[in-house]
Amino acid sequence: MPLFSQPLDHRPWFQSNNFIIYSSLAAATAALAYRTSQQSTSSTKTTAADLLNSTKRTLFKETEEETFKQHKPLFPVVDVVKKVGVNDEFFRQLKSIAKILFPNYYTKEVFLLILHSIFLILRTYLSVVVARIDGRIVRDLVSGRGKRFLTGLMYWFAIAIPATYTNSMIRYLQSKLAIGFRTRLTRYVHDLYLNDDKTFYKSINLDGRIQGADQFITTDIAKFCDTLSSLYSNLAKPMLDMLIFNYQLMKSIGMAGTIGLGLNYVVTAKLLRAVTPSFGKLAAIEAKLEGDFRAAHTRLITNAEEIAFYNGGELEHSILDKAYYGLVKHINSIYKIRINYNMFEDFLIKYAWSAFGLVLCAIPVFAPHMVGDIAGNITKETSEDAQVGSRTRGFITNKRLMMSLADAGGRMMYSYKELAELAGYTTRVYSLLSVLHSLHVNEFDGPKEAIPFALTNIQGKIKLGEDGIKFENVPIVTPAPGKDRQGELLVENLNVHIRSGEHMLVTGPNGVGKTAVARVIATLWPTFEGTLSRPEDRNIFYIPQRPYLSMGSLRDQVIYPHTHEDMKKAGRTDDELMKILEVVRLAYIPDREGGWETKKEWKDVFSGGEKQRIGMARLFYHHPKYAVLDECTSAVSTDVEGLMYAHAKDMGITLLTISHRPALFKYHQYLLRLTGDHGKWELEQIGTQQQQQSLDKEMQTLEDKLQTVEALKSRLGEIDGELSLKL
Ligand SMILES: Nc1ncnc2c1ncn2[C@@H]1O[C@H](COP(=O)(O)OP(=O)(O)OP(=O)(O)O)[C@@H](O)[C@H]1O
Repeated sequence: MPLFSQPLDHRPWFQSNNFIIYSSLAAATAALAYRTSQQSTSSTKTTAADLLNSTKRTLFKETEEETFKQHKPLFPVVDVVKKVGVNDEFFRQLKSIAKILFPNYYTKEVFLLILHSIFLILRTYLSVVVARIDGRIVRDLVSGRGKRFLTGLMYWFAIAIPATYTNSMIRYLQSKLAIGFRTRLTRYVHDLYLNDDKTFYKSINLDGRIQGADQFITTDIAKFCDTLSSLYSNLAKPMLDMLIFNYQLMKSIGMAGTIGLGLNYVVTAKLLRAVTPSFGKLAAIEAKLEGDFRAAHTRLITNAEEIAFYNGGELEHSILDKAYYGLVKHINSIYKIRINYNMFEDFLIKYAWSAFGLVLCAIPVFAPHMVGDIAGNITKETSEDAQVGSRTRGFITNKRLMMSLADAGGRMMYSYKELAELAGYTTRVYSLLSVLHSLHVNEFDGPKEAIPFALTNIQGKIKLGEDGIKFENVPIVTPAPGKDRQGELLVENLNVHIRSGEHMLVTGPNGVGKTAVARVIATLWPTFEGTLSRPEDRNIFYIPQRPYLSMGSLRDQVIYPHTHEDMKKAGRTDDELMKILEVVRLAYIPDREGGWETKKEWKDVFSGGEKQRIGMARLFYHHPKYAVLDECTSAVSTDVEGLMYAHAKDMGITLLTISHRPALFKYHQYLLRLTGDHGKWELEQIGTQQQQQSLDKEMQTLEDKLQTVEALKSRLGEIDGELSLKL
């Protein structure tokens, strides 16, 4: 007997098996929801910093290096843009990403997925029950059986409770799954992006394959996760629905009807596939344009003051407008493409399918010999009223099943569009992961042949742990990202040894490669040839040309990149910090700003000179063995600059200073002069005749300036005299 024509289970719903299933599911999901709410309430009581620390501990457990090694072969870099679409490459990429989303069977996401699937099955089952109750109610209404009609209504309301619970749980679990995926992916990407080998720097400066990593990490990953989890319910449920409803219908409309339905799906899928535009590629382009627009805004925020000084608002306005209109033009073209596609899709799924469905529903009525049981049921009824009632019930049940089927089929077909969009986001996420993986192991984009100074041909050696900085035949070369590019030689084979206590000054014209030397020491730029020996990271500290002020409190500015926690662990105190600020002549800052805990946008608070003094304060706080100071006191007055250099030397820090200021010569023993003449360089001991000449030259310049002051003073006196005469 077909399921939908069986008499209903007359036990109250709460005594049925459904109730037991529901109770356990409700308990499991309630536990899940309780845990989530507990987490969120406890977090509201803590401070943001506590939250940051606790998040680090719980959510952000670092990905093991071994995991990256295992995953590397899964993420070869491919020319993704050419291959966007629902194809083998898409499924391969999705499979690779799935290794990150589901690292093993015992994760929360697997549990969520199972729970989600159970609710999806339940919803399908409930739809069948609803179809049966609906059929019964209408039959009783048509036959005028009031008591049965009321009983039917009672069941209708009873089923509404689990049905609504199921629906809201499906939505809840779908969102939980999406955020779970996002957390896993974001954590993985952060671990790959911000690690000891500074992949974030490489991806921005040594590689051009990822443009605007921020957009990839903040938006594209989120869209990918949302689409993936919604696609699961949009595909899994209708597939299940179709299986169950087809089975139900087969019993009522017979084999011929079912074959007809099956053929209908195949034809529809083929037609839709043939007319579907490449939504994946369009979605990938849209994501890129969104990224460009966002990057233009970020640049404006970062450089607001400089732009305002230059009165550059108008130009920036046009740049932003251009980025926006580029995006909108693309989105509009997608909308236009969608008009025809949606018309075709709607015609096929809503109208053609409904007509076909009505024909199938008519089979048991007009051609009962083509179906088995249901026709038997109808003909066995004796009175005409009963026959009408039975037909009505059969029709309503079939129609509802057919409608659910059409809905399920429609959703599956609509999902194809979503699948195509998912292919676009998958491409973006995959390309981010594959490029980061390749940069993590220093595989750069570049020419295949072994061309000198190409990023694919790095031959130099780096020895860490030396007491000193030693260049042996190391050329300083600009990195040149790109398939057929090689770097430009700035400094020819450098042979220099800076021993502990032997301070060195690097000088030379603008753009000659002074900072480039610091970049090579810091391993930001590759050592293309020769050998570089240097201390471990913890023994060497860099202060760059542009001062960087981090997010956080005043204390965080001085101790960067330490956290307050690190500082306490190291047994350091605020009193010590105060003494450091006295050395750099910034002792007035904590009082003026309201204490160490004050949080501000510090880059807008400090003056240029103050920012640089904070940089020196960091050096004194960290007290490394070696320091590379890159024009980091250019905005500080010479007297305070001198004090800071003397203090650094007293602390036993060996200095490698990059500067144009002859006033700094006296704090160093060696002078490395980069001449800019085909990469030539000279090393000399400070105190030589040449250096003396350089100092004499500076003295001469100062004396010349002083003479101008005298002339200006006498002119001022003259003007004063003239003015007093007139008055
Ligand atoms: N990421 C990069 N990629 C390619 N070339 C670069 C990059 N960064 C800097 N350069 C180039 O390398 C050269 C050396 O730059 P560097 O910053 O070392 O100059 P510098 O000697 O410190 O100059 P200044 O005295 O003006 O600070 C310059 O011509 C610069 O344009």
